[in-house]
Amino acid sequence: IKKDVEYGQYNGLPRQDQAMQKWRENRFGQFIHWGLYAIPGGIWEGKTYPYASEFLRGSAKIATSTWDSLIYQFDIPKYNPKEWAAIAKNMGVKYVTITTKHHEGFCLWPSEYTDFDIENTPYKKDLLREFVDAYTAVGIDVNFYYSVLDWHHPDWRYDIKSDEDRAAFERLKQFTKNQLVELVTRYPEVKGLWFDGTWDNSWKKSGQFSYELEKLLKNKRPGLIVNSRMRADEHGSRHFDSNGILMGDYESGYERRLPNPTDKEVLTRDWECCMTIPENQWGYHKDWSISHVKSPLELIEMLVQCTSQNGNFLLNFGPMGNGDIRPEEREVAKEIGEWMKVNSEAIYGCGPADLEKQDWGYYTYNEKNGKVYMTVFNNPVLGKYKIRLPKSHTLKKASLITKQVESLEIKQISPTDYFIIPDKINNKKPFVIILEIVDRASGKFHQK
Ligand SMILES: C[C@@H]1N[C@@H](c2cn(-c3ccccc3)nn2)[C@H](O)[C@@H]1O
Repeated sequence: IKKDVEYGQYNGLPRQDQAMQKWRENRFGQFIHWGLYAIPGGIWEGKTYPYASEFLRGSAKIATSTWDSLIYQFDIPKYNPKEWAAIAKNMGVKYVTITTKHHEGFCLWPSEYTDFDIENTPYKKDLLREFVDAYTAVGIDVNFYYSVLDWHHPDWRYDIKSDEDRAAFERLKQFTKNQLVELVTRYPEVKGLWFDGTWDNSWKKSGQFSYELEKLLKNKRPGLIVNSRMRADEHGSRHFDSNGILMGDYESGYERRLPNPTDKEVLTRDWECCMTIPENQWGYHKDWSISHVKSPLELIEMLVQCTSQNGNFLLNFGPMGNGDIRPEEREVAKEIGEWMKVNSEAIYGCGPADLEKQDWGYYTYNEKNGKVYMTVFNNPVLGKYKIRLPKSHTLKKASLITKQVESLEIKQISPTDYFIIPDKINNKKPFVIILEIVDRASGKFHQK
């Protein structure tokens, strides 16, 4: 039965406007976590803390005043947003999401509403403006991450248990609204807002406020895209309202995890997975030896899986306290970029193919050209790749994305099953085969 929800979802999803289509076609984005936490980089008074570096303040039980004085060390001599943008461009990302303010409350832009911002660092300049200009110049869409949770702000409350709490949190909400209006006004290039730090009861009790804030921001910036994590409805239900309808414009619950590769439920909506290269470090951590560090191949497989299930993949980078990009991240960007140079046709503008998943890898599909892409991660011992189609479909052609003029050998082995028999299998890297599948009933290419 439908519950009475006044402050739940109000956009018709999935959005099909130009801005959202571009967001969807982008598929691959770069996340950037940069703030004061990048200065200590997970190490405090000579002790390495293995937890996420952006939580060092709590992990090392550092007094807020001590932590906040890191602002005087934020001189970022190596900050070079043009180089950052070039690295991102070469990696093959189409969008970027940067932390304008993380839980620590430090703002990368000169905010009218706080002194705890870039203006009061030795750097002084509007770092965010330089960043937006550099990424926009190379054609990468810019989105802003914003943490509602703000450890620095005196009016932050985890819950509302008294009139004093209520009065303080009202001030915090006004501050939040002011900062967000400031961000979408000062930087009109911004395409989307990525809200975080919205799990506490205080915010879960602010459903009407977050509903009206989403409407206000979308009025100020037509086409603006917000993640589901922004909202709670008036019953405290987050991401999905109390009637189970997704809030915001895409689902953003996949943090450091992906759906099951055969999960069909996620195909019904837009969603994004955000992912760290180490096991769990968003901000810069000096010592990456303390956990598993994902290889470019692991990360490419995640990108392809997300695309195959109608999701975007947002890969995180944590710039160093001095503004440089660490060598390990440069290497990851380079190797992913080399793969994307050859195979990005299977990613950009692609989505699910609605074909039965096989062990060799993932299908993606581009409805504009009707092509189905198979990205192979697992070479079968059989030496042949199995394809299963609906009875009314025929596999007309298979060719390597790198040699589209040559057809690979196809053998139909049943009304629905085919083998693709490559002349040799010695691939050390994931590779893409393009399929041309005709639906005999319509005579057209396979339609999803
Ligand atoms: C996108 C990611 N979300 C932030 C985060 C994660 N968490 C968290 C806190 C407790 C348990 C699990 C996750 N709190 N904040 C991380 O710091 C990063 O910004």
